[in-house]
Amino acid sequence: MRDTEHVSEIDRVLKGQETGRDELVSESWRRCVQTYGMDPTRPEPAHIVTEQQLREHQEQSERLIATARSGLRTLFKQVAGQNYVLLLADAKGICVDFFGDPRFEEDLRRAGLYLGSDWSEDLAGTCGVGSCIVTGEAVTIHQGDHFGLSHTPLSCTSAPIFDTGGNLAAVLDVSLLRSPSPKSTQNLAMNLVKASARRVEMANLMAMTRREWVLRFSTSAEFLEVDPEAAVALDDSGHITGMTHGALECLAPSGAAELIGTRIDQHMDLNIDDLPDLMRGRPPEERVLRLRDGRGLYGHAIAPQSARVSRPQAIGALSGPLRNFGGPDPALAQIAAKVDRLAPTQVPLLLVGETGTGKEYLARAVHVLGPSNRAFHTLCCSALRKEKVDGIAEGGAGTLFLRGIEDLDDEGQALILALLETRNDLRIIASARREAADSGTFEAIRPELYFRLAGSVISIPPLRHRKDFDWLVDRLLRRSPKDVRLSPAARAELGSRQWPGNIRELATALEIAMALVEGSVIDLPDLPPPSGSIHSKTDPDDDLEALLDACSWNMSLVARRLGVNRSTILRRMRKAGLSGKR
Ligand SMILES: Nc1ncnc2c1ncn2[C@@H]1O[C@H](COP(=O)(O)OP(=O)(O)OP(=O)(O)O)[C@@H](O)[C@H]1O
Repeated sequence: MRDTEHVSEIDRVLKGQETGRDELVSESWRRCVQTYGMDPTRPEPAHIVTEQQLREHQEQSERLIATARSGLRTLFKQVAGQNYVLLLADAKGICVDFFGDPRFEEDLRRAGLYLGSDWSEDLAGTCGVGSCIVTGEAVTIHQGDHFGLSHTPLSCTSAPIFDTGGNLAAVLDVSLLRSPSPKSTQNLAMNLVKASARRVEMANLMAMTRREWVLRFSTSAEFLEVDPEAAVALDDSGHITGMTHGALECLAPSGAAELIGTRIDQHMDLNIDDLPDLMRGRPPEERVLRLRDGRGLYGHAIAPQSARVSRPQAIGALSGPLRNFGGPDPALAQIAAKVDRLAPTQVPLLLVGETGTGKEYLARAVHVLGPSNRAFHTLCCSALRKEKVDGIAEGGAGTLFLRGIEDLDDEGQALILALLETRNDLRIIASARREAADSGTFEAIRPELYFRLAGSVISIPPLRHRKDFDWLVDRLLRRSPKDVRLSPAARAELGSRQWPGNIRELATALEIAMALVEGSVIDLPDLPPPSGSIHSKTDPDDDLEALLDACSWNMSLVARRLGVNRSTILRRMRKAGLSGKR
């Protein structure tokens, strides 16, 4: 474009005529003339601040520059060989870090693509960094989009970097001294620079909020852990204390601008106690977040780092994935505290409990508490295949979960022993069903294997013995996108059932009820019928004391749970030498 054409186009834009320029550019031109008093015909040399001023700007942005540097280096590699120059400017537009080809140093310096150059719009006119700062948006200012004639050969693509409070902190820019004519040639540069800015914000948020929960989001399960779109930091009460800029788009796309200080449950069906469920222990596709406007996102929670080393006793005070292992029940709290202490060790754990009591859930929690980025391998002992064991033998270090060791036959035992001989970098967690442990099935397991699996044996109580039944019900109800409650009658009915399938059966029953309920209150007709007992125990008195304990020695409740009448309970109590209320 010739200089006279450029100046006359600016003139026409100022007179309100349509010239085909992007509106963002036309607006910036108007600001340059009407607000900053600039003249496009007057050549503006590059503005470079003094060394002392540059040092001051660098110090102010030190932390962010340190975080952004590795992102900048990666981006530079991505555009290597294409003559791009990379700039990091602070919020005032001063270039505080720079990557460029040293062969073109003199040209770059003359063009202002250099450390210390000032690209604020009121000084440099319409330009990538300056317009990005004014609009807060990613922009490409391509050739004749620039206001000043000295800049019109350049093509600059810039994206804003926001700090954790949502304030513009810096601008990442890729520029070319010479570029092809169509602006669309810079679309790829735009995508790269936006993605880099997003990653710098993410790294900055992680570095600044180590003592808080961080919840990351993605619209795709595959990218959730490797390249999430946005994140927020949350304090103990679930208030948002920090964010990446993308969180606004994810949580408030219609422009309800303020996220900081709001509670996460205002935006989605989630509260702080649910975060441990969104940690790495569960597959990403199961970690769905329901937003208040009905949209779904995948979520990945990262526990506060300092809290992991503390050893609190009360279950509610435990951090990370164990926090939701149980509610108000001293027996569960004791288990969680023990597991919390054993988690950082290599002691093999044997989790014993009836089906559906949460053995695998607990194993995954232990895995998440261990070193990050490790595999969770599962071997189902009842259908053990050599190829599967071989796959694990060749796989990465991590946790090996052996489900149902009572089902191991001789061949399976030999395979596992051989695996354990060759791999000492696997944390072993095994599970066994309660009935198997009681009936002495373990005796069929060779001692040299049994003692390698049963370092610490942890017994998980069946649901009917748990005192936190209501807590668990509420927790499972919260998994639904619907806002539903239980009527008192439905809650009492569920509380009186025996639940041979334990938490798994309860979760399914609630899922059915949530699907069937028409309004927001689940009542008796919405509940599926009880499944009946699948283990007819040979001696029901075995469990009686624990069951009485769980029901606060209310004999009618115990009778309902066992499906017998109250006099049967009294008779059994006498037989077992149990009497009166404790
Ligand atoms: N504390 C909990 N909070 C919410 N859901 C839970 C909890 N514990 C277990 N569950 C859910 O209950 C179901 C059964 O849990 P899990 O698979 O861990 O049981 P299990 O004891 O390993 O069963 P099995 O012996 O039959 O393999 C799962 O859907 C799990 O997500």
